[in-house]
Amino acid sequence: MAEPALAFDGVTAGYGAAAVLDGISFALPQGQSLAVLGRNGAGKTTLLETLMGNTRVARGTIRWQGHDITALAPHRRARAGLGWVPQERAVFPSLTVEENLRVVARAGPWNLQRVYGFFPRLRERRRHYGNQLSGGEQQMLAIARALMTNPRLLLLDEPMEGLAPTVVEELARAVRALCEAEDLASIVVEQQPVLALGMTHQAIVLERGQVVHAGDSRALAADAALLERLLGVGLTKMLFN
Ligand SMILES: Nc1ncnc2c1ncn2[C@@H]1O[C@H](COP(=O)(O)OP(=O)(O)OP(=O)(O)O)[C@@H](O)[C@H]1O
Repeated sequence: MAEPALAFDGVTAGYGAAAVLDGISFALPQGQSLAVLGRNGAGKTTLLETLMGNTRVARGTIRWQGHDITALAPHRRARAGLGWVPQERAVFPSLTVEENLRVVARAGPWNLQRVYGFFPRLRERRRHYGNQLSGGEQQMLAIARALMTNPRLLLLDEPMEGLAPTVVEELARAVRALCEAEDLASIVVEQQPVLALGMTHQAIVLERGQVVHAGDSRALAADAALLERLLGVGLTKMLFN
């Protein structure tokens, strides 16, 4: 079988002496997208932090494109193609949209034209300053900036959080298209399971730092009883989404 893009094997990790992740294993095939789901405090953000090298790994290995990166320093992981869009958006307020994008650009398939293709609204706003953007536009810019660094794996931590429903729709369309991009793998941490499952190929559900479910996103989205059991997603929430 082909080497997965990313594989966690029995990873136990946390902050200081306390373990938050407890024996996490999963594999993400090349070019595919993964939803990381779980209730508050389940360890979703910690999983991303661990992938970026910001936690202490006590046991297990993390492999990226066939290389063991468990002990690699965070800046070297970024250089190896891991692109992180933090939960708090990191946009330069005194630069225009286009300057924000150009300043982080690295050579590769993602350039201004391709990024604007995914986010037409950013093309329209390209001369606006970072501090003149709405929350949704800032989030689009944060994702677009990560793309301009030409990552091979894009990590998105709750990209829709706190945004108005109309922007969520536009952003969700763009993220879904990114998740389909064959030259990019993506991991989406998202509080709204139905939304996340609708944009990804694979899903894992965490509970108290352990993987309690792993499988196809579409199959999980179609199984209301399982969703309810794993995440307490009631009918109201399903209808709302
Ligand atoms: N910097 C930190 N230092 C110590 N403990 C932390 C730190 N960050 C998170 N934790 C703890 O790790 C556990 C998992 O938190 P984490 O943020 O990974 O969960 P989450 O699933 O992303 O939650 P949420 O959906 O609420 O964002 C929690 O018990 C939290 O208190």
